[in-house]
Amino acid sequence: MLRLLLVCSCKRIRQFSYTIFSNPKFNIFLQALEDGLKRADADPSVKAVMICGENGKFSAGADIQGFSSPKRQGIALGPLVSLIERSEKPVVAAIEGIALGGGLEVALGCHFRVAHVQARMGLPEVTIGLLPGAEGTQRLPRLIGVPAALDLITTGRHIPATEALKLGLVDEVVEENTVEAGIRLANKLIGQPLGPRRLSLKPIPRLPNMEAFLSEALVKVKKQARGCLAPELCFQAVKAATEQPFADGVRRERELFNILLTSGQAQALQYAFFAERAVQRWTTLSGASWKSASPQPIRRAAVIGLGTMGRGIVTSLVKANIPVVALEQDVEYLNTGRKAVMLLLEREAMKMGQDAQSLDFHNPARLQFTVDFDGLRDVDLVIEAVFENMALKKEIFKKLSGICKPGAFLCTNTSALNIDEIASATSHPQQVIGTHFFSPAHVMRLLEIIYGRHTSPAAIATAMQLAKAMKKVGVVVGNCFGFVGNRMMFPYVQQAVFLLEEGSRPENVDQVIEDFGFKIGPFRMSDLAGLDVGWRSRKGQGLTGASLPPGTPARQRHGRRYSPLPDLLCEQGRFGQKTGKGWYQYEKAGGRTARPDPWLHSFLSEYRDTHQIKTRFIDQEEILERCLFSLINEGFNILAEGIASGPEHLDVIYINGYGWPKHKGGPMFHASTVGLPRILAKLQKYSEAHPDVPELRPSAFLKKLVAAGNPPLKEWMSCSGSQSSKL
Ligand SMILES: CCC/C=C/C(=O)SCCNC(=O)CCNC(=O)[C@H](O)C(C)(C)COP(=O)([O-])OP(=O)([O-])OC[C@H]1O[C@@H](n2cnc3c(N)ncnc32)[C@H](O)[C@@H]1OP(=O)([O-])[O-]
Repeated sequence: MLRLLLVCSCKRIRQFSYTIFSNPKFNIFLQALEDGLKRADADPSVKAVMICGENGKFSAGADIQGFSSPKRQGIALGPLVSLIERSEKPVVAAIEGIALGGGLEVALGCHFRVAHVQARMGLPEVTIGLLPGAEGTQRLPRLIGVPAALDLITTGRHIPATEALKLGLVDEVVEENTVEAGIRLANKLIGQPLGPRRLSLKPIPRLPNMEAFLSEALVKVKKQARGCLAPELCFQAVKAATEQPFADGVRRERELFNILLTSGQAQALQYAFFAERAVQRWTTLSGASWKSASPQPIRRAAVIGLGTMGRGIVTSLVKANIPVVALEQDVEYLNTGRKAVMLLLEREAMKMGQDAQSLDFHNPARLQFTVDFDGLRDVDLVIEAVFENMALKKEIFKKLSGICKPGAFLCTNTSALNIDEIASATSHPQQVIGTHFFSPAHVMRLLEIIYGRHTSPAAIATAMQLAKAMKKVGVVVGNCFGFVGNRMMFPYVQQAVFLLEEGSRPENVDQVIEDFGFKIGPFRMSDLAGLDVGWRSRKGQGLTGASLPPGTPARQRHGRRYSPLPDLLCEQGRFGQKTGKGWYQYEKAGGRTARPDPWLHSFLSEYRDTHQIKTRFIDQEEILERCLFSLINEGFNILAEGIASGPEHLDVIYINGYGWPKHKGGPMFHASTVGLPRILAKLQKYSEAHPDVPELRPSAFLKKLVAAGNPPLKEWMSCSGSQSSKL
C-alpha cells in the first residue's frame, strides 16, 4: 500500500492511500497516485511530497497475477514514475519493509530516498521472467553505476538497506520512524534545486572500458541463464542505457519488456512463483489440512547419522538457529562426522560475513556431538539419516520409541522406503514422518515431506514449519515407492538407458536434456550420484546379482523390458565420478570433467551385437519426448492416486529438487503448454513401439483429461475425483 503525504510548511497536511500491490486495484491506485501528484503540483500550499507505504511496507511491486491476465490494460507505471521525477516540488520516498519491482521504480522517480535500516530492496522482475519495465533499467545504472545495476537487475536479488546505502541507492538509512524522517528531509529540501536529483537527466557513470566490461558481463549472464530469456534481455536493456539517451533507452526497455511478456517463459516463472506458495496450503487424502493443524515448537532437534546427508541436515538446523544433538554409532564415525560438519559450518559462516556470529556453533548448547542415545531424551524432533536400509532404520526407530519423550517427532530421511513400515517399529506411529532431503542438504531447497497412514496432522505441520525455518520449500506428499520425485524420475532414467540400447550415446541424451534447460543430463547425474547406489537398490529388489533366479532373460524382468547396462558397468567397477569412470571417463577418481569414453562406445556396440539389437539413429525429438513424457505420464498416475494433491506439487518438487528449468514451469506445467492431446498421442505411439515398457502406456488420468477437452492445469484436479488444486 503506497501513500502520498503532501508536506506543507513542516506539517503533514493531507493523506491519501494508494497501492500498487493489492490485486485487482493496480490501475485504480495508480490513477489516484497520478491525480494526487497533479493536485500537489497545482496547490501552492503544498511544498513537498512524500511517498511511503502502509503497515510498515513500502511496496512489493505490481500484482504478478495481473501479468498473465488477458485484460491487462490501463495506466503504465513508467510515465507515472516520470511524472514523479518531473514534479517541481521535492518528492521523497520513505521506504519501510520492502520496496520491490515497481515499488522500487517509484522510489527511483523520487528525488530522495530514505530507508529504514531493516528495509529490503530489489528489482526481482527477472525472477518472474520480466525486466523492470517502469524505466528502472534506465534510472538504476544512472544512480548506482552499470556493474551494480546489472547485478541487481539480472539476478533480482533483494538487498538490505545498509547495502543500498553503500551503493548510493538510498540517501539515508534511519533506525527511527522512517515516515517522520522522510518528512524532516522533505522540509529541508523545500526550495532546493531538483535538477541534479532527476535521474533521467544524469549521465551514466563511465567505466574505463565499458565495452569490455559489457561483453564479459554478457557471457556471465548467458551462462547462468541456461536458456532463460529474462536475464539476457535485462542485460540488453541496461546496455541500451549505456548507449542511448534516456528516452530511447526507455523505448528499448519497453520493446524488450513486451518480448518477455509474451515469451511464455514469464507465464511459466509466474506460475512457479504462485505454485511455491500454493504448496504451503497442504492437504492429505484423509482430509487433514494446513487450516486446522498446528505446528509444534522445535526447541531442540537431533540428527542420527553423520554421512553426507546427516552433515548437511545438521548444518541446515544450525543455520535455522535450532540447537542440535548429532549422533553417530561410534567415536570414530563421530569424529569424522564432527570434522566434516565443522568444515561445512565454517564455510557457511564465511559466506554469511558479519551475521555468522549468530551461528555460534562452537557452543555445546547449540551443537553437541554424541554416541549416546540417552542424549536424545529431551529433544522435540529427531531426523534419522542413516543408510537406506529398512532393517537398520526399524532398529533405530524402535530404540527412539523407547528413549524419546512421547511428543517427539521422529523423522526419517529416505528417498524411497515405506514410512508405514518404519513407523510400525515404534509405539507412536502418529509421530513418524518422512523428510526426504536432497543432496547437498544444506544447499538444496526441496524437502519432500511424506505422511504415512498414521502420521498426525501436527507432525506434518511441524515438518512444514521446520522446512520454512531452514529456508526450504516443503512439499507434502503421500507414501509410495520413490514418493513423488524419484517415482517420476524412474521412467525418465529408464528411457535414457533404453535409448542407449537402441543407438544413442550418453553424451547425445545428456545434450538434448541439457539443451532443454536441465542443469545436468541423466548420465552425468548418475555418474555424479554414483552408479553403485542404484545397483545396491536393484540387488535388494532381486533385479540383479546373486538373488536373480537362474535362467532369467538378460533384458527382461517380470515380463517387462529391463536393461542390464548399468549393472554391467558396476560389475566393471565403473561407479561414476568416484571411480573416475562411469557413463563417461574423468581425469581421475573423484574428477569432475566428464569426457565421452571410446571404451563405452565400443562396449555399447558389443552389447547391441550380443543382444542382436538393431541400431538406429535416434533424433533429438524422440530422445526428449521419451524421457520427459514418460516422467510426465508417471506424474498423472501420482495425481490420480492422490499421492500429491495438485500438479503444482510435482512442479515445485522438480524445479527445486531435480534441476527442472524454472522458466519451463515444471513437468506438469510443461505438459499443459505442450497440450495433453499431443502428449497422449506421442505416448501412444511410443507405447505401441515398445509394448513391453508399461511406463510408456498412457495414464488413465491423462486420457480422462484429454477426453474432458484438455482443460487448463488449474482445473485438472476437479476431473480426478481426488483432491483439488490450490492454484
Ligand atoms: C511495468 C512493470 C511494473 C512493475 C512490475 C513489478 O513490480 S513485478 C513484481 C515485482 N515484485 C516481486 O516480484 C515481489 C514478489 N513477492 C515476494 O518476493 C514476496 O512475496 C515478498 C518478499 C513480498 C513477501 O514474502 P513473504 O515470505 O513474507 O510472503 P509470501 O511470499 O508468502 O507472500 C504473501 C502473499 O502475497 C502474495 N504476493 C506477494 N507479492 C505479490 C505480488 N507482487 N503480486 C501478487 N501477489 C503477491 C503471495 O502470492 C502470497 O499470497 P498467498 O499465497 O498468501 O495467497
